[in-house]
Amino acid sequence: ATAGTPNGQAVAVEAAKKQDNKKFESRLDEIIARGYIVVGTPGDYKPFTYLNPKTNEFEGYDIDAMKEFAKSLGVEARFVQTSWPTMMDDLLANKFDIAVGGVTRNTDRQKKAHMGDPYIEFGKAPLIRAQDKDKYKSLADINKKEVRIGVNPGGTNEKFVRDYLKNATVTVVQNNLDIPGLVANGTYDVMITDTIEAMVYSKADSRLYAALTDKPFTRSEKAYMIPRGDFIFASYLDVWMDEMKLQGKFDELFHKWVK
Ligand SMILES: O=C(O)C(=O)C[C@]1(C(=O)O)C=C[C@@H](O)C=C1
Repeated sequence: ATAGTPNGQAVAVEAAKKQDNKKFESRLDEIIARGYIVVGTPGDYKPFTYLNPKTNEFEGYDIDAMKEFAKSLGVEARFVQTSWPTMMDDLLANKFDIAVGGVTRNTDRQKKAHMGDPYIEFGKAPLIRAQDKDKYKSLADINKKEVRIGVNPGGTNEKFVRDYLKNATVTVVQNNLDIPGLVANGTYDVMITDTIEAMVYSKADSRLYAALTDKPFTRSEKAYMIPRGDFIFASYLDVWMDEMKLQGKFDELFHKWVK
């Protein structure tokens, strides 16, 4: 059938309807209509995101926050795994609606996506062995050839190490969750990471010490990341976050996962 014949028209209407179904004014409406939100997270960064191998479920501060976000939308939260090197591409390829898991809010990311309002502040600091407490007290103490650093690829830890610790011996460790243990057992001397993570690991393992957490090398904030150009979805995220803050829900999450 050609266009103009009854059959041709029916085909065109069907096609238009299909397109109509797919076209929402905002991702916000699309998520509500589909009944679930897809959350992308690496699952390798405690206390924000952790894929528990025993249960095969994601856990953590940002996982709980996203369950609250989904609840506010009246939808289910579905979590999918991404990685630090691929997180941005995966978000831009529409593999999920939002990226979470201790994601640093910065201008690099804001050039390609939209970083929501911040919810927690931190800095980059060294996680070292407790016995080396007096050895590493400054960046200069770490920026030496004999200092072995294990670093997660693709995130701001690696960027910091590449920019400021050019003299140190740097090894990229594919599984971020392995690095604290490799510092504790002497394979590496230093993990450069976020103060929050360093504190969580030093509390869990007496062989480890979170150095310089009171005067970290950098200061940044964490935020949730969504595709750019969707003002309606971005505003919703901001309003939800304000409510979470005012209701003390982020404080509760801090006490549950960090303190
Ligand atoms: O990329 C970021 O924004 C992060 O803060 C994530 C990042 C990293 O920098 O590699 C931070 C700490 C964790 O140890 C793992 C991932």
